[in-house]
Amino acid sequence: MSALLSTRALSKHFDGLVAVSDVDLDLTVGEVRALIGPNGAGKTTLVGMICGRIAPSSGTVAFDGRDITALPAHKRIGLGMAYTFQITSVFARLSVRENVALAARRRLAGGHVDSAVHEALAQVGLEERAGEEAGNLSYGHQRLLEIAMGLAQAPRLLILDEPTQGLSEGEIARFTGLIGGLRGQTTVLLIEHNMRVVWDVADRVTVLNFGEVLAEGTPQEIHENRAVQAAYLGTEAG
Ligand SMILES: Nc1ncnc2c1ncn2[C@@H]1O[C@H](COP(=O)(O)OP(=O)(O)OP(=O)(O)O)[C@@H](O)[C@H]1O
Repeated sequence: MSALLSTRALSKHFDGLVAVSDVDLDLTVGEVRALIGPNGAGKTTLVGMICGRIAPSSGTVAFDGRDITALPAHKRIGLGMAYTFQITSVFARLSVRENVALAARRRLAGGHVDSAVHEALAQVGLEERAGEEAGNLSYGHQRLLEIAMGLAQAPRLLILDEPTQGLSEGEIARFTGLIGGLRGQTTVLLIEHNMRVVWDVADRVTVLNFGEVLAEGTPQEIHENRAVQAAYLGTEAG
C-alpha cells in the first residue's frame, strides 16, 4: 500500500520552544490513524503543518508523492485534504445545509454539490436539521456539522481535530460508526483524547510526546507500550 501523506523530519519551533521535532509520519491510503499525546505534545501544530495553516521551521510534507511543503492551504484542499478544527468554521447565521454546501463548493461544482450535501448530512445524522440556522444547533450537533462539512468535500484525506469533544455518548457512537464506514475509502487522521474512540476506530496510532513521535503501532500495541503509559501518567487521558 502506498503512502498518501508523508512527513519527513517535520519540525516547528516557536521562538525557543520546540513544538514539533523531526516527525516522520506515513499515512497509507484508506487507513484511519489516531494521533494522541498529552496536552501540549504538538498534535495541533503537526496537523497545522500538514494542512498548510502553519509553516514548518524545517522538514517536508508530501501528498500523493508530491512535495507540498510550500503549497498554501487552499491548494491543499484542492488536492483533496479536508480538515475540521473548531466551530469557528461554522457560519452561525447560515442554515446547516448552506454551511455544508459552502464546504462542498471548495472542491465540487454543479449538481455534485447537492448530492454531496445530502449524503454528508445523512452520514452524520443531521438531515432533519438541514433547514435550521447552524447557530441554533447544540454544541455536539455543531461538531457533527463540521464533520459533514469535511465529508462533503469528498476528501482523500480527512483530518479531524478532537471531533468527539463535547459529544454525547450517542453522538460518539454515531461518530465511530461513521468513521468505521469510511475505512478503506477515505484516509483519516484524527487527533483524539477519548481512548475508547481511538480503540474503536483507529487502524494505527501515533503517539506524540514533547513534539516527538514516542511510539507508533496498532491500538493494542500502544495500549501495552510502557513508554506511552509513562507519558500519560498524571494526565486526564491516561
Ligand atoms: N502560536 C504559538 N506560539 C507559541 N507557542 C505555541 C503556539 N502554538 C502552540 N504553541 C506551543 O507548542 C506546544 C505544542 O502545542 P500544540 O497545541 O500543538 O499541542 P497539542 O498536542 O495539540 O495540545 P492539546 O492536546 O492541549 O491541544 C505547546 O507547548 C504550545 O504552548
